[in-house]
Amino acid sequence: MPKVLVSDPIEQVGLDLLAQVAQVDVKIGLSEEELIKIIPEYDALMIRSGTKVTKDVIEAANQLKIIGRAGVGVDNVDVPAATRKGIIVVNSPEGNTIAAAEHTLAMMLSLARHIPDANAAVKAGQWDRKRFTGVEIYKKTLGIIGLGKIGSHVATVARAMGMKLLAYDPYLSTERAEQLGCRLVELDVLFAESDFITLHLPKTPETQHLINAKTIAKMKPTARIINCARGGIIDEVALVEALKSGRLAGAALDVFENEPLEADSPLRSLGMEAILTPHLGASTEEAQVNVAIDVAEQIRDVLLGLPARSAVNIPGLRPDVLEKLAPYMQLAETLGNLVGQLAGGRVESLEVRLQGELATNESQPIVIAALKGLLSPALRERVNYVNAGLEAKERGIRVVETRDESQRDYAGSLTLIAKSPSMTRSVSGALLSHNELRITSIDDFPISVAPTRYMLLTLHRDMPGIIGKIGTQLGSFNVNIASMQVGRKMVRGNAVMVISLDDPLPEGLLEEILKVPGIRDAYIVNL
Ligand SMILES: NC(=O)c1ccc[n+]([C@@H]2O[C@H](COP(=O)([O-])OP(=O)(O)OC[C@H]3O[C@@H](n4cnc5c(N)ncnc54)[C@H](O)[C@@H]3O)[C@@H](O)[C@H]2O)c1
Ligand SMILES: O=C(O)CC[C@@H](O)C(=O)O
Repeated sequence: MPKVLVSDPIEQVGLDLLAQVAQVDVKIGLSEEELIKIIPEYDALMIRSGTKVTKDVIEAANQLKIIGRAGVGVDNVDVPAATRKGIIVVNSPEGNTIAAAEHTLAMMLSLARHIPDANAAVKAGQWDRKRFTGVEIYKKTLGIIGLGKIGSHVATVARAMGMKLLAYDPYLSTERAEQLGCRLVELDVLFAESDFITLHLPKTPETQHLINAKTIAKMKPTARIINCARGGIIDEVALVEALKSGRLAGAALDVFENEPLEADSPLRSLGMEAILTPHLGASTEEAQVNVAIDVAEQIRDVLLGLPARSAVNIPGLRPDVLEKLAPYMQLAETLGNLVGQLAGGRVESLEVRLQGELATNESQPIVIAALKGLLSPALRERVNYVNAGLEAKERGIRVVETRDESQRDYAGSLTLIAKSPSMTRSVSGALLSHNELRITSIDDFPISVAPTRYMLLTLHRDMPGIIGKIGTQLGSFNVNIASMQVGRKMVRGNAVMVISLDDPLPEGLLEEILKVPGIRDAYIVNL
């Protein structure tokens, strides 16, 4: 019988499901060393947010087939390390959506009416009504940052309670926001006009400290902020300072830069302007049952040799189909990610052009992989091979598939054309021998570049000296160039330059590159 290790508290219903097909060992509170020691015995690992599945844990996991995260965020799992080892990582992208949205609404009302402090005062024997005079939320403006699953439910309920809704989400269509009764605005407008601001976006390098001293200065002093998304999106030092100085009226936090919150965190010394809960967003009986069943079923299926339905890293296809299509799916996902980053987010349509042998194959997995790649800068681990089509539809992205069976330079090739309100971007790619991925054109400029983790792309005028200038700038910031290529259609016309880098581009360098005469546009691409 296979063995499953459950290392965080999981609802019994999930454990019962697993016990039908496996020996289930529940061991809560293991240290990393303890986990590394016992993980080689196990075929599956089921966790919540408590267990950190590090690279070292994965390296030791020689039998492991699947890691199941009973929740959404897989930020406590080294997913690339798991993928490299062929370990499937699954999550439950929707099981706790309602729980997290309702916790947010409870936090907003608690902030408006000082419920936690009023309750504590009454229990301490006091009867002070004046101190706890609150504000109404009716007719107030709620600014929602991140209008995905949780943000959308918050919007629906808040609208029914009479709030005016603003939203900022660079990856969402205006149409979808309007359906939810939200006016899609730029961040500065949301900061300036909102009475309440609620965060429902992933934590990424781009969203780290999105709320900081500078952005807080753009908010009304009467504004209140709620974070039930991820710690680190708010700079806690700046927040404490703003609350203490009266620059901001209140904050309700469910998530923190370090969890558990340090015993001496200055947040703990704040008065009734701050409400703190210990990452309870998903802690309802219903959500815990949902996520336990969702993830236990997937672990059971994988142990029985069936595909998983919400795999974050490996698609749930029959092994024979997967073997044939996997390299093209990887190509489609990489090109989707690239074109999404170049098109700047608000993509309204994606054309998937299948050429050569690709045009004669089953196309659905390729289209889905392209959409997964396109949406991954916005949705990170929440988009998978199962929900990518639906997510794209809900975001108002129209997908058009075209086929051309004639072969040109490669056995099979793929072109993705993404249209946003302000631009159209196209990328093509193919597989070389040994299924090596190649980007073969960008905006119809021919190139032949292997996709790498860090890339810099420029659109520029083909003129003497320009390549040298960019190289010098990268050198002066100590960034090492791995390879460089220029694609052009005519001498001294427009051109594209693709530079693969060994290191991420440091802050400020892109602005410098954009100042170089002849550079029309430049992009940092992380694949
Ligand atoms: N407190 C909890 O217990 C709890 C429970 C569940 C989820 N969460 C967290 O809540 C957050 C939202 O979850 P969800 O299920 O709604 O995710 P989702 O993927 O459905 O929605 C996230 C939205 O954020 C948008 N987004 C991405 N980058 C952005 C940016 N830079 N600026 C503005 N918007 C951006 C995306 O386009 C997307 O619409 C996640 O961080 C998740 O980890 C917390
Ligand atoms: O397991 C939990 O309670 C955390 C849940 C939440 O943060 C998630 O990402 O799903």
